[in-house]
Amino acid sequence: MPPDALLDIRDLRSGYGGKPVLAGLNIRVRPGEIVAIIGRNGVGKTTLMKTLMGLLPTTGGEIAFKGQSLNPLPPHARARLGLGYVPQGREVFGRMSVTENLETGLSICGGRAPAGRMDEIHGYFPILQERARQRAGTLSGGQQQQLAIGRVLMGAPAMVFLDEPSEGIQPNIVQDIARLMVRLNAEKGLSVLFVEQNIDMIRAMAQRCYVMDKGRITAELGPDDIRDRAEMRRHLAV
Ligand SMILES: Nc1ncnc2c1ncn2[C@@H]1O[C@H](COP(=O)(O)OP(=O)(O)OP(=O)(O)O)[C@@H](O)[C@H]1O
Repeated sequence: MPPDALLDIRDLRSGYGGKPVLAGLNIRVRPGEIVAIIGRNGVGKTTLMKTLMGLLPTTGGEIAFKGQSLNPLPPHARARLGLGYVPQGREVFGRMSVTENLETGLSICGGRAPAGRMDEIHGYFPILQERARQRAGTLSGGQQQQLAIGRVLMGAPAMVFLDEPSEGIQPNIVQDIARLMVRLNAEKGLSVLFVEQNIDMIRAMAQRCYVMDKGRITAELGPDDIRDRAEMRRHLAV
């Protein structure tokens, strides 16, 4: 692995049963980077996230994180190494309170947060303190997304994977969440790999982008490309 890579994905393959989806994919994320994966529906973006977390088996290639191979590790061991995952649709526990949801994020540090962790999360997401006792299922989509992100941050990950964080969220809240991720990146050095189709969220968050098609990376975009709306639209409609 090159010395500057936090996450190094080489020739990654996976799929469902006998059906291949990821067809030899290469991605590299450096420490402190925010990188987007873009591409139209069905190209395998969610499959990539699940494979990175160990929720789907790898059928070929290598995933290395902090210089260590993740391939043999189950999901909880990957989380313990410092990976957080916010799935598409957020998957908060609807009948549990906001605080109880946050506490479930502690399981990777033995169920007990270092002093001040909850306060820190509340500092980034004041709504989670205001709604502490409310059932998570009654929150708006944007609030649930903040809760899902807050929950993974309880485990103090070095890197988070976000699967379509803008989905079903109104535009002003999308911008708030993007700004928060940029702040977490700047203040805590949090690295982020996120799947997204919302051009405004990509532009507000991503330092680099990979374009995905049919289970492969077909292009890599830098800051100038990301600022170019027409260029981004072209890639999002691949
Ligand atoms: N559980 C599953 N079993 C079998 N095939 C699946 C399963 N989940 C997804 N697929 C298939 O794998 C391919 C990639 O799906 P995936 O959800 O990874 O794409 P995506 O790029 O995330 O799309 P979207 O933007 O719609 O979420 C699709 O052809 C999809 O039908």
